[in-house]
Amino acid sequence: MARPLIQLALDSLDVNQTLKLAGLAAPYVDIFEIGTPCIKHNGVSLVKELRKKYPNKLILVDLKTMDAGEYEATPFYAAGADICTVLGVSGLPTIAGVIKAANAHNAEVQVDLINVPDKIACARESAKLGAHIIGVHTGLDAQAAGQTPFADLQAISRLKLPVRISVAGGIKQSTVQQVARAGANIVVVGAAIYGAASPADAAREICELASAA
Ligand SMILES: O=C([C@H](O)CO)[C@H](O)[C@H](O)COP(=O)(O)O
Repeated sequence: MARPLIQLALDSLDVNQTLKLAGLAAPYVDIFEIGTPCIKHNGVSLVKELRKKYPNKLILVDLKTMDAGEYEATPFYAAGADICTVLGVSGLPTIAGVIKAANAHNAEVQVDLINVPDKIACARESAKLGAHIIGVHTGLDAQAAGQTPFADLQAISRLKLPVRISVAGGIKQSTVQQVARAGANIVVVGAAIYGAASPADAAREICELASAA
């Protein structure tokens, strides 16, 4: 089994810190995620900057789009995003709009199941629409309230949909192998890398653990 891709969540608002962290972790991660707070603060110019600096990395822009799917996502794909996210709770017309924008740019869409009441139905419908990735996600606030993504990951993985599965929500060294074995194709890591004393060492450890899962 191929190791899951490692996605680094760049969640700082500060561009210099973001670029510094990206540089430190670059040898060990496959996808740079421009996190939602970061993209709201810095906008499309940061996508262009990262694209120029890292032509061979995948870039995910965590738009968490809620409405106007095609209109909102189009400039981010045009700027070089490989993947944009849309919220599952936005509804099928919005998801379809982002898929249309992605297809026009030969790129991909991730549907984020954060706070979706019926995650199974949403994942099935999104896959039917042509979404490429389903994101099982326990957000930062839900994590603070003690929630984890593990049970949802197992439930979505069991569906065997023709999509890749991404998992996010406090993943760290001690849980990366668990989520890889549970069927995650993409493992998102934020705080466990950017909050570490050595982000480069933490990214390397996570990459090595994922490879050995
Ligand atoms: O998507 C995220 C969150 O909603 C803020 O935008 C995080 O980037 C994601 O949860 C990964 O970060 P960690 O949970 O700290 O690993």
